[in-house]
Amino acid sequence: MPSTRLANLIDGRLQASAGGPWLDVYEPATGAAFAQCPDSSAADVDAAAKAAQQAAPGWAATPAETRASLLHKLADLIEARLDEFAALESRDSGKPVTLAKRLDIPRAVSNLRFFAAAIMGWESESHAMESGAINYTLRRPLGVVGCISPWNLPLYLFTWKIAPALASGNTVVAKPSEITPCTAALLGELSLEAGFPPGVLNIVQGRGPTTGQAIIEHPAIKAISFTGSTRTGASIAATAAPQFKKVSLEMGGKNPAIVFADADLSDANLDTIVRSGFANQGEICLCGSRLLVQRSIYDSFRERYLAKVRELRVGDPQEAATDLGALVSREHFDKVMRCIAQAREEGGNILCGGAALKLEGRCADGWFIAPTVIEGLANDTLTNQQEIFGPVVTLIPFEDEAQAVAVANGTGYGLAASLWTQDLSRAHRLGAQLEFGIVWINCWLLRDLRTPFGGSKQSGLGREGGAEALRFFTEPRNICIRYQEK
Ligand SMILES: NC(=O)C1=CN([C@@H]2O[C@H](COP(=O)(O)OP(=O)(O)OC[C@H]3O[C@@H](n4cnc5c(N)ncnc54)[C@H](O)[C@@H]3O)[C@@H](O)[C@H]2O)C=CC1
Ligand SMILES: O=C(O)/C=C/C=C(\O)C(=O)O
Repeated sequence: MPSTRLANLIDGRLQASAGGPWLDVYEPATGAAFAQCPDSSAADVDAAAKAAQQAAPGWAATPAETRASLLHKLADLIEARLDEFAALESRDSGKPVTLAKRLDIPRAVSNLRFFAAAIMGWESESHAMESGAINYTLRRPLGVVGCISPWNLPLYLFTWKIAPALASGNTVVAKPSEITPCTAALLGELSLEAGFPPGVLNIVQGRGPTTGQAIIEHPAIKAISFTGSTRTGASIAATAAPQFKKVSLEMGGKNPAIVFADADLSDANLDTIVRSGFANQGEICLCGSRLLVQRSIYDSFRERYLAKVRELRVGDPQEAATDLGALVSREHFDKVMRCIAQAREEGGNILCGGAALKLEGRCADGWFIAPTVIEGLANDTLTNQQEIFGPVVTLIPFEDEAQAVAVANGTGYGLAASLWTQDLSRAHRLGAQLEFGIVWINCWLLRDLRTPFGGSKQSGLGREGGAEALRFFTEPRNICIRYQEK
């Protein structure tokens, strides 16, 4: 049995669950359990919500400067232990440690710093009336809010939620994924060192149907910020609606990457197109899993693209040369393998990959899948409609702009699209026509934290990022003052 047991953070104390069972936490690269986390009960969530409720008036009245400086302090403490956080994130999720060090942990630090700065620069509106009155808007924190994050970018998305919630004066009950609970637990310990008052940040570990559901149902929790699957998002929305809780839902995607014949297909750009499909083993909701290529360059593009995909090194996440690590869990590995089998059944032609990879040595029992590229499937096949969330990309040829837009938009999801063209007019035209919350032109995952982030259709409800997140976590109150008799 693993000896490391993660604690909950409730009311400023690290503590075990009041009776919930322990869950094994696995290292995907080896398939072995290395820690345990509690499957916290409704009683744990209730204790966290009560602590948060008690802390809420004091935290809301705390000057923004103080809230911001605590967030900066937490960011500094994480940054000072960057290597430790990156190693832990990699071990817990299967992602390459180089990626955790370059992307996940620095972004978590940036999230905290960004919202610490954003709250200091945030303005509320005023509206003057010619009749002799002025309105101004107060933005009050909601009180206690719930933040539920997934396993693919564990600390990155956990901080993306708690930072704006805390900055805008809310107290928080947060739950990371039970599949990757470790870095959030370490952040919890550092939040005590940073000096957050008891009850302001509570972290309750556990599974979705137990701990997560108790958070959604708790009457003291006024809003839920969630990232994860569309199915879970729908269930959260259904539970929250009759209680009139605010929800922000960031869910799945089936994103198109569209390559026109006039694109600048430099080596660097081709690398980005490959990365957009396979970064983090394809386990990013923004990954371009449908690669649409204009017919006139299809054959030559396919050869260059496949050559690059074949060069990707799947290996031990601890090794610096590894491009793709292990899939996050046995269950997810099985799901992605089933999707590949389904693509074959649908008549897909596997151009590369298409199989699990057996590594040697310490990773012999890990959950690795070769980067897989498939062609020959119509856009309305299950393979091209369902989110796979793994290292699997399909190639789809198109004739012209109209067809590219129709195929790109022909999905129930609406999260992100990327577009490769040197025609500026086309870029603007398609930017307006593509039904996605984010459209990247000649780039992918280029993030400015001030921009609205999120999707439409089955990809999401609401937007995160910048002022959108601060608006979500606050309630506007209009004050109208008449200063002149009519
Ligand atoms: N960002 C994204 O778009 C993500 C998409 N996915 C997709 O979802 C599929 C399934 O992955 P899962 O881990 O099962 O995702 P999930 O949506 O079940 O899990 C995400 C988070 O929600 C929590 N959760 C689950 N059920 C809940 C409930 N009833 N109430 C409250 N919280 C709940 C989980 O514990 C976790 O913290 C993946 O194969 C992938 O396709 C998964 C993770 C992230
Ligand atoms: O905010 C970002 O930069 C990325 C967010 C990614 C997700 O929400 C995801 O993969 O689930």
